[in-house]
Amino acid sequence: MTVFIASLFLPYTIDFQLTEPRHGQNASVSSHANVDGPGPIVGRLSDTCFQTRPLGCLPLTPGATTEDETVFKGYTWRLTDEIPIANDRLWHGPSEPRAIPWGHSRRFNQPKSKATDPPTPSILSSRSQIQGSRRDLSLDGSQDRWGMKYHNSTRVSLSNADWVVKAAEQGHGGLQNAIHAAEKSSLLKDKMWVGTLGMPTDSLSAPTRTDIAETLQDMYDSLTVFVSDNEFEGHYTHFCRAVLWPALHYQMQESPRHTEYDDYSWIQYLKLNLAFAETIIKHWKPGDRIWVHDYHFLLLPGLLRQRLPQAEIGFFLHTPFPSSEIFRCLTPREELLDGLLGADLIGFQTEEYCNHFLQSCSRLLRLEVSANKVHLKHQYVSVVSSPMGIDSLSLYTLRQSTEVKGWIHSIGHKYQGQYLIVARDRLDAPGGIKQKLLAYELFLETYPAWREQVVLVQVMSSASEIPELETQISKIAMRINATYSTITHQPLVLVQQDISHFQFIALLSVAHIFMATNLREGMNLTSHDFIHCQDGQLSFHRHGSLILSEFVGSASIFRGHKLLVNPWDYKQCADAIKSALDMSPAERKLNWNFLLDCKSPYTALKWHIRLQDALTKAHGIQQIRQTNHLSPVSPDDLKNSYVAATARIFFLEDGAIFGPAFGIEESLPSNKICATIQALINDAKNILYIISNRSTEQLREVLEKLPCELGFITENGCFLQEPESALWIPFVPESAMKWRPGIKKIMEYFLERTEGSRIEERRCSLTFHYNGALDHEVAARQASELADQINGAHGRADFHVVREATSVKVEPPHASLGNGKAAAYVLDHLPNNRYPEFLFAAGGSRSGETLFHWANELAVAPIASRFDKSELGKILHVTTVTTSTHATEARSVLPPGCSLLDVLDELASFMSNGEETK
Ligand SMILES: O=P(O)(O)OC[C@H]1O[C@H](O[C@H]2O[C@H](CO)[C@@H](O)[C@H](O)[C@H]2O)[C@H](O)[C@@H](O)[C@@H]1O
Repeated sequence: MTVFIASLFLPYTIDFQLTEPRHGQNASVSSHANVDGPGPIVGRLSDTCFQTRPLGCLPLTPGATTEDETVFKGYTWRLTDEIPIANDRLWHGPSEPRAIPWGHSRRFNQPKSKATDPPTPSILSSRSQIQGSRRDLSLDGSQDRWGMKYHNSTRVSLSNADWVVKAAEQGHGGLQNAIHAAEKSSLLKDKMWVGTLGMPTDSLSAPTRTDIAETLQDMYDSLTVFVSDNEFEGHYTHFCRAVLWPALHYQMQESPRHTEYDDYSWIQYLKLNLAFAETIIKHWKPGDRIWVHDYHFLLLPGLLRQRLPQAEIGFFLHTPFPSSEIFRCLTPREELLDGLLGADLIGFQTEEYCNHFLQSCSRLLRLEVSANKVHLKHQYVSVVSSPMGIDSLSLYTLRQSTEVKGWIHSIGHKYQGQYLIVARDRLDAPGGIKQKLLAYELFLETYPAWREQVVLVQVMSSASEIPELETQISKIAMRINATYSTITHQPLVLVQQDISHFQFIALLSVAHIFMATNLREGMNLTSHDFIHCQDGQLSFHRHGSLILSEFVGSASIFRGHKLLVNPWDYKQCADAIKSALDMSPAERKLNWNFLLDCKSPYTALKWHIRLQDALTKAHGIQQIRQTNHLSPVSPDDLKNSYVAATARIFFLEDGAIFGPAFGIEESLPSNKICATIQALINDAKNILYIISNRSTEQLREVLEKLPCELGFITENGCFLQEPESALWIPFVPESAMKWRPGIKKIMEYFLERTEGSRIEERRCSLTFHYNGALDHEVAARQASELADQINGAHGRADFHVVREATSVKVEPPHASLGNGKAAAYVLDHLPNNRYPEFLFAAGGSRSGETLFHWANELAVAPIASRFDKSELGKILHVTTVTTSTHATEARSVLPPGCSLLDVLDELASFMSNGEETK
């Protein structure tokens, strides 16, 4: 079985050998590249389409006053700083962030992008304008928009260039570490990365592309997806980074490039997703598994599902999934959700993101959702929270390297006697650098005694152009250094370029405080790296403090941590710095141990294992649950186990046995049904429960005709009435219904404004029905608005909203409800000598699913501990049968041409001694 791992950037890229060969280069593969051979178009491109790797120093911090910061070196400073290719056991790449502007590598010789500016909106433009908008990335002919310098002398001919495969600068470090950890542990044997090269490829000739693709496929388990530079820029720069990324991080904004109506970037997003789908479909074989990673591919699961209906598809979102209030602002919101729902399993970093996603499906697609699934017409999509972690073993090995030790020595030496606060973030709004600097400024202002003892080293990497933010940050940095520097001390070092992984790990090792105060972030694995780097094994300093934003995924792992902060609350952040500095070694050690304990269940490997298992289960269930895959109940098997059993129990859903109209339109059970039920009950070995969504009162009215030896479970498992008892046992305490008055008010508001609607009140639920509405369309819109308001209501965790065709129902959350729970109680309270060997559960409504789930589990672990030893070993024959066609956990359907009544009638005809009564 091959596991395809779709991630926008492959872990590998290509470095063209256009300059003198570099010493120490760990070239794994070298090939004679056939780049843009002679020809009319190629000739035009040949001297402008490559830029060579520039070498540069880091720009100094605005307002820098000391030489201290020159200890940091840019990413390209030393060749030994290069990230090695993950082909040995010692590999550990940067967890994050790796924000490198696409097409602007600082270390590799790669083609320049040939992408044109976004096409001018077609409604306003002519073709000539579009042609005229071709962008020249070299702004003044010698400098691009990221300030990368290249001179005419470095523009080289593209023919005869060799290339080598290198570890990529971009991409998912955390994911790559996890995959590597799984391979090391032999948990992943046959994988195939699917991704782009992370560089513009328009300039490459077809033979060069083929060469590269073949090399990567044969030697690096990688399928290369080639898309045009325009498509890539549209997808990544203009849609992913400018629209999706901000929205997912609660920064809903208009793309700066979308100054007029145009959906070109959305089209490019779709095209790139299609290109990935095509590549995977071409290589997929039955039994293979597909994992799709991150927000770059929200459409990919759906595109794959259309063509590979039986494929095992998992999706993991590494970023946050925002509140549905934010998500609903995205224009293609339905398409994005639909695309995701092509997966069998969707994984998120935290429970909160799962809930936001489920709410979005409920509100925007009007789908029924439950705690961990979305119900589609013929299937379920499972939703799990599985926090990502790091591979601490390879991090440990990396920390032993001479490079890291060397950097620990130089940085430690430079900052000796000072307290080092370290931070590394993307230079974008969610990164929160601006807010952090303001908090730091407030700290210096409020606590003067610390001014000359503390240095904040803020590393910032940038993948996109955000000049206003950059200017603001520079201004604040300048102000801090101008106000608080002395001749010998500079309180802020702004490293305005990413530094090598070795340097950064060294920084984490010598830091006293690590500040991860992002405004939003999917997880933040750097804080996990920091905890390990503070074990004191390599530097004298240990048990440093972590100041962590409450808005990053990691905060859900470190719940209860003393230094969780709201990054917008500058005073709280300033005080957190002070508290961290004031802490005694014993306190710091206590906190550090707490953090280490909290994170130990969340390693890269465990993340991998959890998701693999969850996908196996979700896909397996998916296959079983599709009713067209279910086999009909075998009358012979059923009869044999029925006859052999000394005690039997039946759970029958009212709609399945009495018909869907039962209890609604005065439709009472027919005499035939009553006779069959009576016949079953007459057999002393049988116990029967009727399960209903209706209220106890409604049932009482219509069931007068039925024998009193029946038991009842009503209101979706809220109440139980044992046979021959008048008592109703409640399963949901009054205290769990506190939401009721508030929700009722909201419903009444909509009732007044929706003609023909009504509210149905039951003990455990409130339902707003609009099947009788005069204007159905208006009523449906009102119902959506109602569901929105209820979902946004206070105490959301206390109730569950179910959207159905013409109703909105609010009930206690599924965890505290369900027919399965009541049925389990029944079984647990049976007299010892009646433990059943035959259990028959039949139903067709969604709420019947918890009963099937419970009964199927029982078939695996049948005997509860409270039963006599003599009961142990009895085989429980469980039959779960559905009468509907929706996706189900039932294991069988009715035999063709048979109704449930026919099946029960047949059983009732056997007397306890196994003889037929008729
Ligand atoms: O910048 P992109 O290429 O668009 O990719 C986004 C980031 O992806 C990775 O970070 C995400 O996954 C991490 C691990 O699950 C998670 O901790 C983080 O919060 C997510 O944003 C990658 O590590 C970053 O370098 C990328 O920028």
